[in-house]
Amino acid sequence: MGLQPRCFALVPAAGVGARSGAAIPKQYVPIAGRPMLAHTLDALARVPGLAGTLVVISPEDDQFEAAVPGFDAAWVARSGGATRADSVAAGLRELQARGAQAHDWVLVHDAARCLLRPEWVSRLMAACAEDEVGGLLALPVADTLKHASASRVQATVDRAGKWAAQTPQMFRLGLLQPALAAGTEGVTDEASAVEALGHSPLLVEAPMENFKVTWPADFELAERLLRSR
Ligand SMILES: Nc1ccn([C@@H]2O[C@H](COP(=O)(O)OP(=O)(O)OP(=O)(O)O)[C@@H](O)[C@H]2O)c(=O)n1
Ligand SMILES: C[C@](O)(CO)[C@H](O)COP(=O)(O)O
Repeated sequence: MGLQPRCFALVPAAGVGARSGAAIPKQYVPIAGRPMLAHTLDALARVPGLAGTLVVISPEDDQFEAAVPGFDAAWVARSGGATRADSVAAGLRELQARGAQAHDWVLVHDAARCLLRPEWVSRLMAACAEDEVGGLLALPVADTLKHASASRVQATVDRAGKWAAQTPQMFRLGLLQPALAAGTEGVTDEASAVEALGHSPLLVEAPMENFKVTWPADFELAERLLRSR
């Protein structure tokens, strides 16, 4: 076992993209001439210091090879689960089977955040390298927040101290694996699983541009931004 921790990226890409309104899983929808997932993996490939990037896809996926031709098949796991947390947990098991150690870092990054820039990832890696817990990219909330029911405001929520979580989220394998094993009910990101164990992940500010393509209109915005680069 090497003493120097390595850093692996893990990309959950086993979702169906129900909210996107697309006819195919959103990670394969072409944006600026290439499937969304290809942009995401390109950005990660340009991050200095990553030991490898594992993509977790659905066992039924028949589009990955055509979407990302030439991607090393050794780094593809066909073990995606019913929820994002299940897919991430499956990816962690695959990384472990490929030799990742408890002290190694894992950066989990949504396939759907295809606007990622390598320098944001490097900033997160530098900020977390000596941290006891790990952390995530996030953006302080700028808007006034409303709690609603049936499209009518029930209350205005104090936005002070509130951040919108993004990815990558970076934790050691030896912390993230037991955190997810403790239960994935209601766990929508890695940080919340780690928080449930009593830890306080580090927030590293990132731009709004690192948004998650979720709704139909997001594709056009992502296309404009990618073409403007
Ligand atoms: N069972 C799942 C669900 C989601 N994801 C991945 O987790 C990331 C963030 O999830 P989200 O944006 O919610 O994607 P979907 O679940 O596909 O979208 P929706 O909730 O609209 O169906 C995506 O890259 C998605 O492919 C996954 O690997 N396995
Ligand atoms: C991980 C995440 O992108 C942080 O904002 C988000 O929680 C994923 O949520 P989703 O419901 O799977 O889109």
